[in-house]
Amino acid sequence: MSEQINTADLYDDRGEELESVAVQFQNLGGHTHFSGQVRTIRCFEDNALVKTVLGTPGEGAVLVVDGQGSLRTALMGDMIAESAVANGWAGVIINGAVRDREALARLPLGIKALGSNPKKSAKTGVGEVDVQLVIDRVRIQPGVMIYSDPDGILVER
Ligand SMILES: O=C([O-])CC(=O)C(=O)O
Repeated sequence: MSEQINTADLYDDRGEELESVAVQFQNLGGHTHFSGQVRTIRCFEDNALVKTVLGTPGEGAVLVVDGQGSLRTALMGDMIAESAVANGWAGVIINGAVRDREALARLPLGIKALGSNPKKSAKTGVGEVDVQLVIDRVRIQPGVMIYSDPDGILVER
Protein backbone atom coordinates (compact mmCIF):
# COMPACT_ATOMS: atom_id res chain seq x y z
CA MET A 1 0.00 0.00 0.00
CA SER A 2 1.60 3.27 -1.03
CA GLU A 3 1.55 6.19 1.35
CA GLN A 4 -1.02 8.81 0.29
CA ILE A 5 1.26 11.84 0.01
CA ASN A 6 0.12 15.25 -1.13
CA THR A 7 2.92 17.12 -2.87
CA ALA A 8 1.47 20.61 -2.32
CA ASP A 9 1.29 20.05 1.46
CA LEU A 10 4.75 18.49 1.40
CA TYR A 11 6.15 21.50 -0.45
CA ASP A 12 4.63 23.86 2.13
CA ASP A 13 6.24 21.84 4.93
CA ARG A 14 9.64 21.04 3.45
CA GLY A 15 10.01 23.08 0.26
CA GLU A 16 13.55 24.23 1.01
CA GLU A 17 14.71 20.59 0.94
CA LEU A 18 12.90 19.73 -2.29
CA GLU A 19 13.08 20.44 -6.02
CA SER A 20 9.94 20.38 -8.17
CA VAL A 21 10.05 18.79 -11.61
CA ALA A 22 7.98 21.09 -13.83
CA VAL A 23 7.62 18.66 -16.74
CA GLN A 24 3.91 17.93 -17.19
CA PHE A 25 4.04 14.14 -17.05
CA GLN A 26 0.86 12.16 -17.62
CA ASN A 27 -0.46 9.96 -14.79
CA LEU A 28 -0.79 6.56 -16.38
CA GLY A 29 -0.73 4.01 -13.54
CA GLY A 30 -3.39 2.74 -11.14
CA HIS A 31 -1.70 4.49 -8.22
CA THR A 32 -1.90 8.27 -8.49
CA HIS A 33 0.09 8.99 -5.30
CA PHE A 34 3.42 7.28 -4.80
CA SER A 35 6.81 7.84 -3.25
CA GLY A 36 10.01 6.00 -2.48
CA GLN A 37 13.78 6.01 -2.76
CA VAL A 38 15.06 6.83 -6.23
CA ARG A 39 16.73 4.33 -8.53
CA THR A 40 17.69 5.59 -11.98
CA ILE A 41 18.34 4.56 -15.57
CA ARG A 42 19.52 6.70 -18.46
CA CYS A 43 18.81 5.22 -21.88
CA PHE A 44 17.64 6.18 -25.36
CA GLU A 45 14.98 4.22 -27.27
CA ASP A 46 16.33 1.00 -25.70
CA ASN A 47 14.56 -0.62 -22.75
CA ALA A 48 16.60 -3.74 -21.95
CA LEU A 49 17.92 -2.15 -18.75
CA VAL A 50 14.40 -1.07 -17.72
CA LYS A 51 13.20 -4.67 -18.03
CA THR A 52 16.23 -6.01 -16.13
CA VAL A 53 16.05 -3.55 -13.24
CA LEU A 54 12.26 -3.83 -12.79
CA GLY A 55 12.75 -7.60 -12.67
CA THR A 56 14.80 -7.25 -9.47
CA PRO A 57 13.42 -6.48 -5.97
CA GLY A 58 12.22 -2.87 -5.80
CA GLU A 59 11.72 -2.72 -2.03
CA GLY A 60 9.34 0.20 -2.46
CA ALA A 61 11.64 2.26 -4.67
CA VAL A 62 10.67 4.51 -7.58
CA LEU A 63 12.56 3.97 -10.84
CA VAL A 64 13.22 7.20 -12.75
CA VAL A 65 14.06 6.51 -16.40
CA ASP A 66 15.54 9.35 -18.39
CA GLY A 67 14.72 8.36 -21.93
CA GLN A 68 15.87 11.83 -22.95
CA GLY A 69 12.34 12.83 -23.86
CA SER A 70 12.04 10.59 -26.90
CA LEU A 71 8.46 9.69 -27.74
CA ARG A 72 9.50 7.52 -30.70
CA THR A 73 9.55 4.17 -28.85
CA ALA A 74 7.92 2.78 -25.70
CA LEU A 75 10.27 2.14 -22.79
CA MET A 76 7.70 0.14 -20.78
CA GLY A 77 4.57 -1.87 -21.52
CA ASP A 78 2.22 -3.98 -19.45
CA MET A 79 4.54 -7.00 -19.11
CA ILE A 80 7.43 -5.00 -17.69
CA ALA A 81 5.05 -3.01 -15.47
CA GLU A 82 3.50 -6.24 -14.15
CA SER A 83 6.97 -7.43 -13.27
CA ALA A 84 7.56 -4.16 -11.39
CA VAL A 85 4.41 -4.80 -9.35
CA ALA A 86 5.45 -8.40 -8.64
CA ASN A 87 8.88 -7.19 -7.49
CA GLY A 88 7.60 -4.55 -5.08
CA TRP A 89 8.38 -1.31 -6.91
CA ALA A 90 6.29 1.71 -5.84
CA GLY A 91 6.43 3.48 -9.18
CA VAL A 92 8.13 4.27 -12.46
CA ILE A 93 8.64 7.77 -13.87
CA ILE A 94 9.67 7.82 -17.52
CA ASN A 95 10.99 10.86 -19.39
CA GLY A 96 9.79 9.17 -22.55
CA ALA A 97 6.93 6.97 -23.74
CA VAL A 98 5.12 3.81 -22.60
CA ARG A 99 2.62 1.52 -24.34
CA ASP A 100 -0.39 -0.58 -23.25
CA ARG A 101 -1.96 2.45 -21.56
CA GLU A 102 -5.24 0.71 -20.72
CA ALA A 103 -3.50 -2.17 -18.96
CA LEU A 104 -1.11 0.18 -17.13
CA ALA A 105 -4.06 2.15 -15.75
CA ARG A 106 -5.34 -1.02 -14.05
CA LEU A 107 -2.05 -1.92 -12.33
CA PRO A 108 -1.35 -1.14 -8.64
CA LEU A 109 1.72 0.91 -9.56
CA GLY A 110 2.55 4.59 -9.85
CA ILE A 111 3.40 5.39 -13.47
CA LYS A 112 4.23 8.74 -15.02
CA ALA A 113 5.43 9.23 -18.58
CA LEU A 114 5.33 11.91 -21.25
CA GLY A 115 2.98 9.89 -23.45
CA SER A 116 2.62 6.65 -25.35
CA ASN A 117 3.70 4.99 -28.56
CA PRO A 118 2.88 1.41 -29.68
CA LYS A 119 6.33 1.00 -31.19
CA LYS A 120 8.69 -1.09 -29.07
CA SER A 121 12.20 -0.09 -28.09
CA ALA A 122 15.49 -1.70 -29.01
CA LYS A 123 16.79 -4.34 -26.57
CA THR A 124 20.55 -4.02 -26.76
CA GLY A 125 21.06 -2.90 -23.15
CA VAL A 126 22.76 0.39 -23.94
CA GLY A 127 22.38 2.82 -21.05
CA GLU A 128 23.40 3.43 -17.44
CA VAL A 129 21.93 2.35 -14.10
CA ASP A 130 21.92 4.35 -10.83
CA VAL A 131 23.56 7.42 -12.27
CA GLN A 132 22.63 11.00 -11.43
CA LEU A 133 20.01 12.37 -13.84
CA VAL A 134 19.09 15.94 -14.74
CA ILE A 135 15.54 16.32 -15.98
CA ASP A 136 14.41 19.84 -16.86
CA ARG A 137 17.29 21.25 -14.78
CA VAL A 138 16.38 19.22 -11.70
CA ARG A 139 19.10 16.92 -10.39
CA ILE A 140 17.82 13.47 -9.46
CA GLN A 141 20.26 11.42 -7.40
CA PRO A 142 19.94 7.71 -6.69
CA GLY A 143 18.95 7.07 -3.07
CA VAL A 144 17.04 10.29 -2.34
CA MET A 145 13.28 10.34 -1.76
CA ILE A 146 10.88 11.24 -4.56
CA TYR A 147 7.19 12.05 -4.18
CA SER A 148 4.63 12.03 -6.98
CA ASP A 149 0.93 12.81 -7.17
CA PRO A 150 -1.38 14.44 -9.74
CA ASP A 151 0.07 17.89 -8.94
CA GLY A 152 3.63 16.93 -9.84
CA ILE A 153 6.90 15.48 -8.64
CA LEU A 154 9.10 16.59 -5.73
CA VAL A 155 12.58 15.21 -5.22
CA GLU A 156 15.03 15.69 -2.36
CA ARG A 157 17.98 17.90 -3.23
O1 LIG B 1 8.63 -5.47 -24.45
C1 LIG B 1 8.68 -4.26 -24.39
O2 LIG B 1 9.44 -3.55 -25.02
C2 LIG B 1 7.74 -3.55 -23.48
C3 LIG B 1 6.43 -4.16 -23.50
O3 LIG B 1 5.75 -4.18 -24.48
C4 LIG B 1 5.91 -4.75 -22.27
O4 LIG B 1 6.45 -4.50 -21.21
O5 LIG B 1 4.87 -5.42 -22.34
